[in-house]
Amino acid sequence: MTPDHLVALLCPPLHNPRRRRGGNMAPEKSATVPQFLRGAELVKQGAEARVYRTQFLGRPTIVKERFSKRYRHVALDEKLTRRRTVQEVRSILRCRRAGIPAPAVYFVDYTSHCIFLEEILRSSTVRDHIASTQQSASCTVQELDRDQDRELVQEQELEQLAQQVGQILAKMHDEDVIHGDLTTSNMLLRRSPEDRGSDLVLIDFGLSYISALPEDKGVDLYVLEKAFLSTHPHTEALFQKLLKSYSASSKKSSAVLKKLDEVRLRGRKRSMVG
Ligand SMILES: Nc1ncnc2c1ncn2[C@@H]1O[C@H](COP(=O)(O)OP(=O)(O)OP(=O)(O)O)[C@@H](O)[C@H]1O
Repeated sequence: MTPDHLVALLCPPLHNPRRRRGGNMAPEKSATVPQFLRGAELVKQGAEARVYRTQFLGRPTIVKERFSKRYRHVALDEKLTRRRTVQEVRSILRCRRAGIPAPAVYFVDYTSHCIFLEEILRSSTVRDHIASTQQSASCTVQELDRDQDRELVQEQELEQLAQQVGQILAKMHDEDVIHGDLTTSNMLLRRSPEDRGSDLVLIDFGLSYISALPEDKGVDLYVLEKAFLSTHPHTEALFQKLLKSYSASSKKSSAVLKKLDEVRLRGRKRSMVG
């Protein structure tokens, strides 16, 4: 990001060019790309947001830009987009205050709905990590005894990871933060600089909110369970390890796990009825 980009960001024009005079539909997606993001590397184009990699005040930065939806009324769109941005920032800050690993928030621009986040370097998603571990384990299944040892080590590593996830989610729920979109893609595994270990960082709090209700926490875990088991086949035992660790780490786990059982039952009934 150049100084010109920073000026454009910090001193946006008084007239908001994103709003069409007289019209109430939001403008085209392409018209909304803020000037300061031109030249930034597009990491991901999602349905709700674009994620860019750039530099901000000399630091490696991820910018999450929530764009307008053309089909929504402009005022409603503005309100919803702003609310999601506020929620995401609020939950990240709440997590970080409680020592739950989430990227630092460097800057928020509510005009363009951009959140500037610390880029988690040397990281990969938990999804990719589990998938590659499972793949390498299955490749070696017909090989020698030493490969069986390796497989055991990999299994233990995955169990440790599941325990780590359980602990972090317990801590997050004890802070009454509901993530709203728990998947293994929304957890990053950051390797230490000397490659001596790794720690977990939670990302993508766009659907998060604050709630003390065991029901909301149970649903949060249910969303993760569904995503986990469908993304990573044959991991039922691993997911149980995650829940066990959640249960051991959270002060309020019994009510939450009871709700999780109820939500599962409701889910099963719904799929039986069709
Ligand atoms: N702080 C970060 N540091 C490093 N990479 C990040 C960071 N935030 C996001 N990413 C990368 O960008 C991808 C998309 O980010 P994120 O999940 O926040 O966006 P999204 O559009 O809301 O995604 P989804 O549509 O899956 O909900 C992540 O999977 C990750 O690879």
